[in-house]
Amino acid sequence: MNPASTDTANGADHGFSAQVNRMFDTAAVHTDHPEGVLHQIRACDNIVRFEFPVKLDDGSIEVIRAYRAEHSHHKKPTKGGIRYALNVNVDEVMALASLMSYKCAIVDVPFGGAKGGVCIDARNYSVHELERITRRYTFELIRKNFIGAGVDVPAPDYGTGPREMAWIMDTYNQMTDDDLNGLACVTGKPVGQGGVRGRTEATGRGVYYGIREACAFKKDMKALGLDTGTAGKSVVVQGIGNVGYHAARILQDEGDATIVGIAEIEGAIYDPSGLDIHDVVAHREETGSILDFPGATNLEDSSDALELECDILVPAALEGVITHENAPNVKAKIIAEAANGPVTTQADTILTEKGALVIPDVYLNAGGVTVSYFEWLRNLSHVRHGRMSRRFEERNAERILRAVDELTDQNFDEKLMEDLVERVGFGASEEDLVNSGLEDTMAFAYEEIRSEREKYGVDMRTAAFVSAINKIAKSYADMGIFP
Ligand SMILES: NC(=O)c1ccc[n+]([C@@H]2O[C@H](COP(=O)([O-])OP(=O)(O)OC[C@H]3O[C@@H](n4cnc5c(N)ncnc54)[C@H](O)[C@@H]3O)[C@@H](O)[C@H]2O)c1
Repeated sequence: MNPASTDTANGADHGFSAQVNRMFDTAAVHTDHPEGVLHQIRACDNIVRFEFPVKLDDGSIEVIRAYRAEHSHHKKPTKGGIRYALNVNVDEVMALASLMSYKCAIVDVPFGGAKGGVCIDARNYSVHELERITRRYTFELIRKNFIGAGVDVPAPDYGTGPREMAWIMDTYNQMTDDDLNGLACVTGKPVGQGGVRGRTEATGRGVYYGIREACAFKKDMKALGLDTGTAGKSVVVQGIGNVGYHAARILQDEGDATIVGIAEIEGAIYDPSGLDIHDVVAHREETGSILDFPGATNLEDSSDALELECDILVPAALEGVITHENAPNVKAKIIAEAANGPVTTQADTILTEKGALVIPDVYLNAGGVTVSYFEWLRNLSHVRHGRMSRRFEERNAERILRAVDELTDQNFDEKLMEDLVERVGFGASEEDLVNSGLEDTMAFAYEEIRSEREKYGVDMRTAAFVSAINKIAKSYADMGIFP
């Protein structure tokens, strides 16, 4: 069962969608949009549930259940990942699709929200079986008009990655006549198949930028009893898949933070003197487990890691892991929601009352969709981006230096030219461009949410929802309601 739906103290219904809607309602109080518009923003526009047969390697046939929800068509296409997990259900995809709509609005990415899910544990299938499942799922989406560059554009999520996105793209291109825009029917593809450099790590990198922004504010850090900056802060990460691994790696390598705890499906490890994320991943590859990492203490119950002593807790696995039961024991001062919905609404209240800073998912993991937007734009425009040659960079630098020379008394020389090439970053790689676009986006959105928080005296999540609601409501105000 979806753990988020089990947080039912006081007999209340706390399904994942109900929780997201409650967050929405809490924020809507601080806006003045007509009730009907608020209702339309909250509603899930379109959803399909289907089942299809797949032939397994041993010749047997398994029937697989799958979903795709398009939450909001106020902007098209809709956009959102595809999750492969056993506990996928209609409530979960609707909740995740709605979070995508709000997320896109927060970072000003002009998409509506969507989400897909296939009820499988990907670890139980061979690569050939996964390919057949992915292709058949895509075929069903095509038949139901739930995929296309201007319609609905999937991306990776829990249990899927660039490999699955390439299969989706290929199936779409084999089955449709959309020759011009076929590449843009899905994002998160391998770089050789129309993907952009930096997309794989984009969500984790965005998580780092978001945490860095939060840690930069003196007043907020003082209230938490912490110094500003990420350097030296102790971090516990739950889940070192795509999002968690890259977030941990960049927090360690670029943010100089110390990873003291790591939780995975097989258990957790703790070392207050620091765990090198690269070494832990190498150890897991070699032994099949993060447990028994040299110098670290094993925690047999993986969820105990959520209660470890640390400055920053990064839940990066699934929803509903911090509930009213364990929230009182969470010691972290900053809870950085890398996963979608890791903190239930009841737990959120407990953490906020304890004075912790919760950086909400709806902002913090928006790096993936931000860079997906760059990929989609690149696919539609059919532009190539590669690093410019060193000679080209030097010629550019030379031209600029000669111009500077003419305007000032400075003498043009080789050393100055080299400095300029390095500093200005001529011929910046695609990855540099992607990362700086992502960095700006995350910093700008944080500032926006923080100012809503100050304005209304609310927490960061409510402020993020206020920002999303206002932007989507403006869309409806501008375009009107059809017919
Ligand atoms: N991939 C993206 O670009 C993206 C974008 C936005 C949000 N997200 C969200 O981030 C979360 C993780 O997604 P991902 O793409 O990294 O998935 P992933 O499949 O790459 O990694 C998830 C990891 O969590 C681990 N895990 C599962 N249950 C666990 C548990 N109980 N304790 C500890 N570890 C556990 C898995 O073993 C796996 O290594 C999801 O909530 C997803 O919706 C992902």
